[in-house]
Amino acid sequence: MASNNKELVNMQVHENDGIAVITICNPPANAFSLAVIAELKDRYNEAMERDDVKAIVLTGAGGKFSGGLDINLMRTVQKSGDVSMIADVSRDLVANTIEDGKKPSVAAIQGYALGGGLELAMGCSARIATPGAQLALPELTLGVIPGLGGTQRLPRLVGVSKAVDMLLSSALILSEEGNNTGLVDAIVSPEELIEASRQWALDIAEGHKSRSNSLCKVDKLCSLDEVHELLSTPRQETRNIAPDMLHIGACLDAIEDGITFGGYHGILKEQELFRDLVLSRTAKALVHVYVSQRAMLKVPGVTDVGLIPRMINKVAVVGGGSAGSGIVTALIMANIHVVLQEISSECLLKTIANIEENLQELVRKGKFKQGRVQKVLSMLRGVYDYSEFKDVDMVIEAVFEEKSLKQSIFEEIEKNCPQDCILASATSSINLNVIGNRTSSQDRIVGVNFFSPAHVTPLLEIARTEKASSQAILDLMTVAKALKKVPIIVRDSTGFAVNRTFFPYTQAAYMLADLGIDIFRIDRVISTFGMPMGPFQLHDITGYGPAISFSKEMAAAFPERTYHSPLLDQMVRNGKKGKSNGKGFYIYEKGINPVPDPTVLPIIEESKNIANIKPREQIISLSDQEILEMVFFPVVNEACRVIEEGVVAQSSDLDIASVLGMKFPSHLGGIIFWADRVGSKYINTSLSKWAAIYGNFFKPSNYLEHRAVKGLSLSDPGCAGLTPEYITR
Ligand SMILES: C[C@H](O)CC(=O)SCCNC(=O)CCNC(=O)[C@H](O)C(C)(C)COP(=O)(O)OP(=O)(O)OC[C@H]1O[C@@H](n2cnc3c(N)ncnc32)[C@H](O)[C@@H]1OP(=O)(O)O
Repeated sequence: MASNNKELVNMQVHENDGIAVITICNPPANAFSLAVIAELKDRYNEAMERDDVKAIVLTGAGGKFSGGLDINLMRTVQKSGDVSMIADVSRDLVANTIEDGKKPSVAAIQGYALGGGLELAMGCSARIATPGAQLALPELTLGVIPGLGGTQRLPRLVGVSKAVDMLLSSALILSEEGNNTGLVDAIVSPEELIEASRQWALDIAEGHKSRSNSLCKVDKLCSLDEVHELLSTPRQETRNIAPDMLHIGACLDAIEDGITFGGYHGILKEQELFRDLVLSRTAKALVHVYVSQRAMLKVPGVTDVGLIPRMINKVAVVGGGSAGSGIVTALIMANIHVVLQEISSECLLKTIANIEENLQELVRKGKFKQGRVQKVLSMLRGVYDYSEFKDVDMVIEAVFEEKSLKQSIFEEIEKNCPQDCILASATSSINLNVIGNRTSSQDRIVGVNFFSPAHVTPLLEIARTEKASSQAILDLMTVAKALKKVPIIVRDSTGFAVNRTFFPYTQAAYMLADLGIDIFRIDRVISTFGMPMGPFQLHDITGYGPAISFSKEMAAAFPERTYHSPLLDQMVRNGKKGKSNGKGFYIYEKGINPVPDPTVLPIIEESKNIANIKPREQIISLSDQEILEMVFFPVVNEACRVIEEGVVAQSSDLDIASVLGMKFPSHLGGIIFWADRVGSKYINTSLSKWAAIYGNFFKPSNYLEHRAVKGLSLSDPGCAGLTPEYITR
């Protein structure tokens, strides 16, 4: 066996069968950097030229095929604006060298083949995979389209309908499904993978199997009329739902173009569209979201000190209610045993009914299998005392926000749980040191903030005090992973990071209502911007009670900048509680979109009169843009304080938290990324102007003002944290 070892792409030529095995060795994901692409090209050229090579097997080292084009390379391209470095890989490497080269290639896939990784595999004459290997073209989640031929070869291998489905959803499929749909030619065990792929490659080279060229396949393509028909619905939906998401339309255009004018034409069209899209604002924002999300998983002193996470198999939850039932639903769905403590059988039955309803709703939406409902419910046990807490790995206290109640619960759980059990509170505002002050377990007391609905929202905020151990934080991060949630680690402080950053969001909306701006217009402006709903509808859904108590806590902590509108109190006084009692700002009926409820107009009028904040004799007239800015700039301002006080480790944590926890539009990159695009100077000037008219609620923070004056971005990591220069001013 002759071998040619290179650092990133390795080639071994097997003398007995003349098969060259080319292996990408670029851990952790075998992503394609420029160097990998260059070495791949070199190895291929060498294999094509060598007389002792009949065919090629392409594979990846470390049990993974490839995660695709290196996303850091995309970032480099975006920063430099120079797309030329990746411009011709599709035509040159995938089409001309691998697919049309004089010797056939077979892809041996293990682990995952994603994005460019799968595209490279589709350029091969056959794909052999191990059971459960993951296959996807997730490029749309990064604001681009596949750029190595994916829009052309996938429809030809699996059919247009399935390809559109896979591309638009970015969903991964397993190799078994790939085998049924035509994407994978055979499934073999990991031990047999290379051997079987070599045999397949040899069979093609010796004419025992036909050499297939994906780009030339037409048997799975439908007629042009059918293609138009198939693409018209997603095209229309894209226009209506996501006008800024040009990449979605571009993906459909590339597919259609290739079917109309042929695969080779399609490759060039795709390449051209990819080049433009990779530099688009949306791609920059979405790549930032990917990179920042990965960065959040690296916590200095926690994930880099060799600690081993403990398995959390059994969790006790104290208190049901809407938060507790969501938390229990999330835990049992992750196959974690739960002991749920309630104060009465009536409460317990109600909570269990809520949990069942949570699961059934997921079943109705096709996100959970009916067959699993009873199984996961059997992991839940209801209790009325602490007797079954003796072997739990973690307790989550989720009772209402009352300091002394929480303190006595922590006293009890310390007595009744194992000594290494994590003691977590789902408080939204009470200081963790205060909650735990009757215990001597400060090192294992942490805060956990699940975002409503807890079993759906993909963010888990973990708050640590200075005394919390790294092990406890690591264990909770592991729980987050089991729950399929992204953890954000924050410093314990009132409202933690996310609720605190967003508390001005609803307050600003209520202030605008008290100034006479139509609340339904405010909601419309905010949802047109990309939030799933406006602040008033949000309160209808989450309920007025939690909103009123949270606002009191924030007012107590930050009295100088809290706006207290009388509106929610007035709503409650008039018998309205939001969606829960069918009396909110909107009328909710099954199957139709909520419609504004005209009966709230007199209540809004009352609130305006009580608030009395409208400058005398003035009719306030605001453009939609001004409404948007008056709602979001105060959020940016509070985010600046959260960064300045070190509540989050880096500003991009708030980007991810805003996207995953508050559903801030991901294509805008998160709250700080968006603010930097708007510009610190403009935000500071606007807030100063409003502060002069409407008061301290809008007063710019030191951090914002400083950066505006210096012309700095809000996200510049070099300047994060307290800066003596302006603190001491
Ligand atoms: C031209 C083309 O059409 C364009 C493209 O190919 S764009 C790229 C498309 N590919 C993707 O979007 C895949 C992105 N990766 C992922 O979603 C996830 O990393 C994953 C699903 C592969 C698995 O994650 P995980 O289970 O943690 O896997 P693991 O095998 O341990 O490796 C993960 C590491 O590889 C990195 N990685 C994976 N794919 C990568 C890629 N394409 N570029 C850069 N880094 C990548 C991850 O960021 C992570 O590193 P980190 O921990 O430092 O952040």
